[in-house]
Amino acid sequence: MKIVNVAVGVVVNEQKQILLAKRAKEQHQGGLWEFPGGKVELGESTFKALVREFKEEVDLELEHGQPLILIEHDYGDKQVRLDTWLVEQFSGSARGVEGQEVRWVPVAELANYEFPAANQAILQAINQTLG
Ligand SMILES: Nc1nc2c([nH]c(=O)n2[C@@H]2O[C@H](COP(=O)(O)OP(=O)(O)OP(=O)(O)O)[C@@H](O)[C@H]2O)c(=O)[nH]1
Ligand SMILES: [Mg+2]
Repeated sequence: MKIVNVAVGVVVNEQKQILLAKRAKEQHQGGLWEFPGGKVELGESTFKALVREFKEEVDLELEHGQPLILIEHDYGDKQVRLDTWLVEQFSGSARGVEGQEVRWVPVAELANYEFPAANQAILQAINQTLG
Protein backbone atom coordinates (compact mmCIF):
# COMPACT_ATOMS: atom_id res chain seq x y z
CA MET A 1 0.00 0.00 0.00
CA LYS A 2 1.18 3.51 -0.78
CA ILE A 3 2.36 5.54 2.19
CA VAL A 4 0.92 9.03 2.65
CA ASN A 5 3.37 11.74 3.69
CA VAL A 6 1.86 14.13 6.21
CA ALA A 7 3.28 17.33 7.71
CA VAL A 8 2.12 17.70 11.33
CA GLY A 9 2.69 20.72 13.57
CA VAL A 10 3.01 20.85 17.35
CA VAL A 11 2.63 24.59 17.85
CA VAL A 12 3.45 25.89 21.31
CA ASN A 13 2.51 29.36 22.57
CA GLU A 14 4.11 31.43 25.32
CA GLN A 15 1.86 29.86 27.97
CA LYS A 16 3.20 26.42 26.96
CA GLN A 17 -0.13 25.47 25.44
CA ILE A 18 -0.39 23.38 22.29
CA LEU A 19 -2.85 23.91 19.48
CA LEU A 20 -5.30 21.07 18.85
CA ALA A 21 -8.06 20.78 16.27
CA LYS A 22 -10.91 18.31 16.07
CA ARG A 23 -11.07 16.20 12.93
CA ALA A 24 -14.39 16.31 11.12
CA LYS A 25 -16.57 13.18 11.43
CA GLU A 26 -16.25 12.34 7.72
CA GLN A 27 -12.43 12.54 7.68
CA HIS A 28 -10.05 9.61 8.21
CA GLN A 29 -9.83 9.13 12.03
CA GLY A 30 -12.79 11.53 12.27
CA GLY A 31 -14.02 12.89 15.60
CA LEU A 32 -10.58 12.60 17.18
CA TRP A 33 -8.28 15.48 18.13
CA GLU A 34 -5.20 16.19 16.03
CA PHE A 35 -2.24 18.45 15.65
CA PRO A 36 -3.12 20.45 12.55
CA GLY A 37 -1.39 19.58 9.28
CA GLY A 38 -1.95 17.67 6.09
CA LYS A 39 -0.60 15.89 3.08
CA VAL A 40 2.70 17.01 1.59
CA GLU A 41 2.32 17.80 -2.11
CA LEU A 42 4.71 16.62 -4.82
CA GLY A 43 7.94 18.64 -4.82
CA GLU A 44 7.03 20.47 -1.61
CA SER A 45 9.27 20.47 1.47
CA THR A 46 7.67 19.31 4.72
CA PHE A 47 7.96 22.72 6.36
CA LYS A 48 6.43 24.45 3.31
CA ALA A 49 3.55 22.00 3.44
CA LEU A 50 3.15 22.73 7.14
CA VAL A 51 3.08 26.50 6.54
CA ARG A 52 0.45 26.04 3.80
CA GLU A 53 -1.73 23.68 5.88
CA PHE A 54 -1.66 25.91 8.98
CA LYS A 55 -2.75 28.91 6.93
CA GLU A 56 -5.52 26.88 5.25
CA GLU A 57 -6.79 25.10 8.36
CA VAL A 58 -6.25 27.42 11.35
CA ASP A 59 -5.13 30.78 9.86
CA LEU A 60 -1.76 30.85 11.62
CA GLU A 61 1.49 31.99 10.00
CA LEU A 62 4.31 29.67 10.98
CA GLU A 63 7.72 31.30 10.97
CA HIS A 64 10.17 28.67 12.14
CA GLY A 65 10.08 25.07 13.22
CA GLN A 66 12.30 22.13 14.09
CA PRO A 67 11.78 18.42 13.42
CA LEU A 68 10.34 16.67 16.49
CA ILE A 69 9.65 13.07 15.45
CA LEU A 70 8.98 10.99 12.35
CA ILE A 71 6.34 8.30 12.76
CA GLU A 72 5.17 5.59 10.40
CA HIS A 73 1.85 4.01 11.20
CA ASP A 74 -0.36 1.48 9.45
CA TYR A 75 -4.08 1.97 10.13
CA GLY A 76 -4.99 -0.99 7.94
CA ASP A 77 -7.06 1.16 5.59
CA LYS A 78 -4.25 3.70 5.25
CA GLN A 79 -0.52 3.94 5.90
CA VAL A 80 0.84 7.30 7.02
CA ARG A 81 4.22 8.89 7.66
CA LEU A 82 3.78 11.78 10.09
CA ASP A 83 6.71 14.18 9.81
CA THR A 84 6.07 16.10 12.99
CA TRP A 85 7.56 19.52 13.73
CA LEU A 86 7.79 21.64 16.85
CA VAL A 87 6.92 25.28 16.16
CA GLU A 88 7.43 28.05 18.70
CA GLN A 89 7.62 31.00 16.31
CA PHE A 90 4.36 31.93 14.64
CA SER A 91 1.95 34.82 14.32
CA GLY A 92 -1.79 35.29 14.05
CA SER A 93 -4.62 34.00 16.16
CA ALA A 94 -5.90 30.48 15.63
CA ARG A 95 -9.42 29.81 14.36
CA GLY A 96 -11.00 26.78 12.72
CA VAL A 97 -11.17 27.94 9.11
CA GLU A 98 -13.06 24.79 8.06
CA GLY A 99 -15.50 25.12 10.98
CA GLN A 100 -13.56 22.68 13.14
CA GLU A 101 -13.11 23.18 16.87
CA VAL A 102 -9.63 24.42 17.83
CA ARG A 103 -8.22 24.64 21.34
CA TRP A 104 -5.00 25.66 23.09
CA VAL A 105 -4.26 22.92 25.62
CA PRO A 106 -1.58 22.88 28.36
CA VAL A 107 0.93 20.06 27.90
CA ALA A 108 -0.18 18.45 31.17
CA GLU A 109 -3.79 18.21 29.89
CA LEU A 110 -3.06 16.54 26.53
CA ALA A 111 -3.69 13.15 28.16
CA ASN A 112 -7.37 14.09 28.48
CA TYR A 113 -7.86 14.18 24.70
CA GLU A 114 -8.47 11.33 22.27
CA PHE A 115 -6.04 11.19 19.35
CA PRO A 116 -5.48 8.80 16.43
CA ALA A 117 -3.31 5.82 17.46
CA ALA A 118 -0.22 7.10 15.59
CA ASN A 119 -0.15 10.13 17.88
CA GLN A 120 0.91 8.23 21.00
CA ALA A 121 4.57 8.56 19.96
CA ILE A 122 4.08 12.29 19.34
CA LEU A 123 2.65 12.72 22.85
CA GLN A 124 5.68 10.96 24.31
CA ALA A 125 8.05 13.19 22.33
CA ILE A 126 6.18 16.28 23.57
CA ASN A 127 6.45 15.14 27.17
CA GLN A 128 10.16 14.52 26.76
CA THR A 129 10.77 17.86 25.08
CA LEU A 130 8.35 20.19 26.89
CA GLY A 131 6.99 18.25 29.84
N1 LIG B 1 -3.08 16.46 10.47
C1 LIG B 1 -2.93 15.36 11.18
N2 LIG B 1 -3.11 14.15 10.58
C2 LIG B 1 -2.95 13.05 11.33
C3 LIG B 1 -2.62 13.13 12.72
N3 LIG B 1 -2.54 11.86 13.22
C4 LIG B 1 -2.80 11.00 12.19
O1 LIG B 1 -2.81 9.78 12.26
N4 LIG B 1 -3.07 11.73 11.04
C5 LIG B 1 -3.43 11.14 9.74
O2 LIG B 1 -2.72 11.77 8.68
C6 LIG B 1 -3.49 11.70 7.47
C7 LIG B 1 -3.45 12.98 6.65
O3 LIG B 1 -3.90 14.11 7.36
P1 LIG B 1 -5.05 15.11 6.88
O4 LIG B 1 -6.35 14.41 6.77
O5 LIG B 1 -4.95 16.26 7.81
O6 LIG B 1 -4.65 15.57 5.41
P2 LIG B 1 -5.16 16.91 4.69
O7 LIG B 1 -5.20 18.05 5.65
O8 LIG B 1 -4.28 17.05 3.45
O9 LIG B 1 -6.68 16.61 4.39
P3 LIG B 1 -7.55 16.18 3.15
O10 LIG B 1 -7.25 14.73 2.94
O11 LIG B 1 -8.93 16.40 3.66
O12 LIG B 1 -7.17 17.07 2.00
C8 LIG B 1 -4.87 11.28 7.87
O13 LIG B 1 -5.05 9.94 7.46
C9 LIG B 1 -4.89 11.36 9.38
O14 LIG B 1 -5.72 10.39 9.94
C10 LIG B 1 -2.45 14.40 13.34
O15 LIG B 1 -2.16 14.55 14.53
N5 LIG B 1 -2.63 15.46 12.52
MG1 LIG C 1 -5.38 18.29 7.65
